[in-house]
Amino acid sequence: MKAAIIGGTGYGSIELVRLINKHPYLKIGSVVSNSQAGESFSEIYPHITDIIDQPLEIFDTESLCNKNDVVFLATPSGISKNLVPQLFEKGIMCIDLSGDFRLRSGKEYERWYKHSPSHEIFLHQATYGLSEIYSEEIKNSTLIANPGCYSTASLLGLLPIIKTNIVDLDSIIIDAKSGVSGAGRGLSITSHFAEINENLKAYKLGAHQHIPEIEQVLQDEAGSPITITFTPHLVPMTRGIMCTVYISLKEDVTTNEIHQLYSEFYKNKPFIRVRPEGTLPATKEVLGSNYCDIGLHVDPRTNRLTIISVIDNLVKGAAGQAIQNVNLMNGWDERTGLEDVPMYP
Ligand SMILES: NC(=O)C1=CN([C@@H]2O[C@H](COP(=O)(O)OP(=O)(O)OC[C@H]3O[C@@H](n4cnc5c(N)ncnc54)[C@H](OP(=O)(O)O)[C@@H]3O)[C@@H](O)[C@H]2O)C=CC1
Ligand SMILES: CC(=O)N[C@@H](CCC(=O)OP(=O)(O)O)C(=O)O
Repeated sequence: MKAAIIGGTGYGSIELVRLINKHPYLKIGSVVSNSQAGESFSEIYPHITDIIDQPLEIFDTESLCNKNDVVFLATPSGISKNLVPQLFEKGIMCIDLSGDFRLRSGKEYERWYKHSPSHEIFLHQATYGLSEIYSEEIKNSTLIANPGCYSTASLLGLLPIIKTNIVDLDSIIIDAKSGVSGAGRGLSITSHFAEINENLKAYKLGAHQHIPEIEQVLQDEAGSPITITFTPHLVPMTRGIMCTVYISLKEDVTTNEIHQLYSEFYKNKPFIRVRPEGTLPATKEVLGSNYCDIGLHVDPRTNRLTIISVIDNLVKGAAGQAIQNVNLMNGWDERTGLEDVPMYP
């Protein structure tokens, strides 16, 4: 099966290339670039020399759909909402890595992303691609809204406990940290070496675009309105996300009981590793892999549960989960092409 990538020179794209290159059923058909069409991909990214030597292409719906079976849109928000309708009409599978189709409400999209929304038909056609939770819906979909990176780590950490009645749903606080590749390849003052090296910054307090995405899924799963406190931070590392989630318990439960609940919830989910009681995951332990590792701790003094959830933002947080979704859409084993051991140290 041939795959096209749009947003060719970005970090999401180059991670898709790495993963597709070793996937047994996928081959790279086209890599589309808005800014560098006609140029050699391996001249822009010399690490793929002699591996992928093809020119970057201009966007052309007709030729893209003739040559490919699936398209990954790895463009900034506000772009894919204009491209998906033309691609969808041709019957090609679309996986959007941006936020354009994640929120069901166009009004909410406009409020948080500051762009006009996609047509409602497409917002309703899109399936939210959190692979572990919505695998059945994903199998029957041809348009996937791949989740945001912070949303993936936060939701995988929270969903098992949200479905019980032992937590105070008004008490959720997510303290999130991301490596700089989460901001993409574009140059900016915030990701400038001298600004981020040996520094730690919080940003977008109460205004981050993943807040409505996380709340939408939590509400769907809990069946009642939920508002969260979410604080993202930029940390001086290249890859990795850690979400430290705090939630108050309404009953006396032990770490051991919570651990059993999570282990049961994720027992058939190969990419979720619930860490043994007493151990906590670190970002380096999932580096380059599609794993989400989860550590759990109940503090009996405060009766609060702390959940530590880590992913590689470019793999489980973007390209890896996108491929996991294509595997599901095609009836392949969801692990296909994604069984890398994390890179350590
Ligand atoms: N980085 C991450 O960890 C994650 C990213 N995402 C999302 O995935 C998407 C891609 O992210 P990422 O690869 O990191 O971002 P980058 O900024 O690295 O790459 C995006 C690419 O899109 C293309 N592009 C930029 N502006 C336009 C435009 N106006 N019109 C058309 N194409 C444009 C450019 O490639 P070219 O000029 O070659 O076309 C650019 O390199 C984003 O929506 C991001 O929010 C989601 C989860 C995690
Ligand atoms: C470190 C960093 O800047 N991260 C990005 C997350 C990128 C992402 O997933 O955002 P989308 O919702 O647009 O897909 C941010 O906080 O905006």
